[in-house]
Amino acid sequence: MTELKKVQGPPAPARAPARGPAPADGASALLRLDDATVRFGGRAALDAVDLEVARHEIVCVLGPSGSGKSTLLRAVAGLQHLDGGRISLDGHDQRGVPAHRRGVGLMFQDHQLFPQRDVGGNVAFGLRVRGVDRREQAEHVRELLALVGLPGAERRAVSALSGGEQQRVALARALAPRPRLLMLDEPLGQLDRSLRERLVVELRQLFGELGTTVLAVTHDQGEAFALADRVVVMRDGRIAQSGTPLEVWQHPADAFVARFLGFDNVVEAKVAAAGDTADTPWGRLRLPAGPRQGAAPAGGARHLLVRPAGVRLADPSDAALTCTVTARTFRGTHVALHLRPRGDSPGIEAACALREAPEPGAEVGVTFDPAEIVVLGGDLAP
Ligand SMILES: Nc1ncnc2c1ncn2[C@@H]1O[C@H](COP(=O)(O)OP(=O)(O)OP(=O)(O)O)[C@@H](O)[C@H]1O
Repeated sequence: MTELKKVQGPPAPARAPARGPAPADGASALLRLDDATVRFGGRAALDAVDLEVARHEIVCVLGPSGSGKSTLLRAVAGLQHLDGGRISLDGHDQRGVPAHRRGVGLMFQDHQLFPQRDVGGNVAFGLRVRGVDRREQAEHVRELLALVGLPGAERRAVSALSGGEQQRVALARALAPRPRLLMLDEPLGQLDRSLRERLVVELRQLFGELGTTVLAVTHDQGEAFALADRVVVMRDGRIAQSGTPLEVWQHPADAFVARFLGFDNVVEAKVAAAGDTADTPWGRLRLPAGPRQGAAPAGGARHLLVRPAGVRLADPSDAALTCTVTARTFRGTHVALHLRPRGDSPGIEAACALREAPEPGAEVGVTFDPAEIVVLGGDLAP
């Protein structure tokens, strides 16, 4: 999947959303968390979280280490007791329902395949536990292995499989009991990048075909944006933002989310009462007409995000701001330029076409494209 950190635009979805983002509503929500709270010691790992996942929706939970992603999954799976609030599946409160009765499938990052069983034995595990008869088991395993791209692999030893193949077996095993909700914890975490990029596309297609409802946790933005109908960004046990990948990418809720997505050009600014300009450490910038201002008032102290693609290079004599190029980083489709303004204002990242990228040490003028500026919500102390 695309390396999202410091790229210019939103990543293309793995395929056009077949089912649409389907924002959850009470009626169609398969999973619903109300005020869900988990505390360890005095600290809330899950802090009054409200979340809905609609039937057939793929929701990816993103967030830095320790933000509560795994705790959220474990609580839904019934592996973690709630200290407050409620989790409902299909409208039924899950309080007191043990993990194996919740009808959810779990797939962890390290696969946890049974090394002593062959591929077929691993995939059939959940069916055997449920007492499905042998012929039906074999038929179902055959179908699932074909589905995950490993037709005829029943008798292979799991130890002889590559990481990507083991991943597919783990997926087939999680899908076998036809869980109403499939939960993935860092599903592709240990695989190398090119394999992850391929698998994430396949996963999305597969879930689309099966109509699987998915709640996945990852710390990899690229994975989440490529897989999800909806992305949920967590911070300190709370939901910082929830939206389609495009919404979150285009309008990060606040400075925390913007920085988490890899945007470096986030500065404090004073937005004019008219909302048309903002005073920043880089000078007065024009704002886009009718910017999305979130819930906060248009004017006043705010954070601004300037996308690297909106930082334009100019002749130093034609621009109010002059910078020195301190570094160039090749990003495949473009070059990320690191610019140091004169004085002590913060550095700026610019995205520049490969052929036009000036050398480190060059002096350049800088202007800003209002269309690439976002006035962020949230307070000024992220
Ligand atoms: N069993 C536990 N006992 C005590 N504290 C815990 C326990 N499990 C999690 N925590 C704490 O709860 C917070 C959230 O942890 P959690 O594992 O849910 O985060 P995460 O977002 O999944 O992190 P990572 O990306 O590193 O897996 C962390 O501060 C963690 O230290």
